Amino acid sequence: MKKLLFVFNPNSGKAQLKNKLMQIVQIFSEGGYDVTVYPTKAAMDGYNYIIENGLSHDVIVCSGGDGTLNETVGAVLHLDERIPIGYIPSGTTNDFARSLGIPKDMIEAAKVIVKGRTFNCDIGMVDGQRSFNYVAAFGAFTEVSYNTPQQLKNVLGHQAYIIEAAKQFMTLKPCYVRVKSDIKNVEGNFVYGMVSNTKSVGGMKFLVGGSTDLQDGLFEVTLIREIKNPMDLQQLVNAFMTQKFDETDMVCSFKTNHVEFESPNEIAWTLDGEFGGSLKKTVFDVMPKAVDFIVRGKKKKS
Ligand SMILES: Nc1ncnc2c1ncn2[C@@H]1O[C@H](COP(=O)(O)OP(=O)(O)OP(=O)(O)O)[C@@H](O)[C@H]1O
Repeated sequence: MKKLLFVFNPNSGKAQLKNKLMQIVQIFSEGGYDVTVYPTKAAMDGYNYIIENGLSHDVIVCSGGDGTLNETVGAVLHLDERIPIGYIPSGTTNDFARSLGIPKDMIEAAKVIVKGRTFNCDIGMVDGQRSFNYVAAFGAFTEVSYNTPQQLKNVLGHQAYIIEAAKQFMTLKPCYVRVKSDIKNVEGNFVYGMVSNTKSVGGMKFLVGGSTDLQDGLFEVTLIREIKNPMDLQQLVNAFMTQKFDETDMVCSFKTNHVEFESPNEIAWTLDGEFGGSLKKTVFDVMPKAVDFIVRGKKKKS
């Protein structure tokens, strides 16, 4: 019988998984899997459990927010087998699940794991040590700042929502950063910077300029310069609205598979939304098609 390991964070999001757990396990069982269920007890518990017990499973499924998915991918990368990863999102924003086309509905997401196909996805690596699935960012852009404009979106409409979000960048403290890559070298005071492989961040699609291909071996680098006056803010809003990042000095955006950030002061990074350490120098590399996520679509006949 095929073996499925199901690791979940019982505290993630609004803890809705509890009401659906039985049904999800049943879907896996009816899909022909022998299921092992492991609720995580603390940060890194899921990571350690998968490292110790993940081998020889046909599928490793996790449920939780971006942090739980980050731990799961990090652990699977350390296993000697390439085991497909299923994901049932239960966090607050679930940007990456949306980028992968994984359903928001937990039951539907479980069905995808049983019936879906694998998708070879690029994964980011920080200083050759820690992986991230879809975004490494600096600039104290907290969940509150992410979510406030998100809630306002429906009330205000797209344009006003972008203006609100752009205003949030004015509240951030700029830091001086030197950014080096094969494609571009830039330096200056930036309020926000990110290395990403996603179609949205914090629910915001406009933050990621241009098209994103999750398996092209390249991540998007997006840097937002310090906003010194209302004209700068206007330029930033225009860039977000038109998505023409090339036409403004306020945003610097390019694709690369390797980029280095250096600053005289420590930069606090978040990796997939969780604190990732404060560093003066950070190197990001893309690991092309490093993991297999199970996504919507028909399985190939073997
Ligand atoms: N039982 C637990 N108690 C406390 N923390 C946990 C537990 N299980 C996992 N964690 C840690 O909590 C962090 C956040 O969890 P997770 O990303 O699953 O949910 P979330 O914060 O609700 O989601 P999101 O950030 O997408 O809103 C993870 O990095 C994980 O290591």
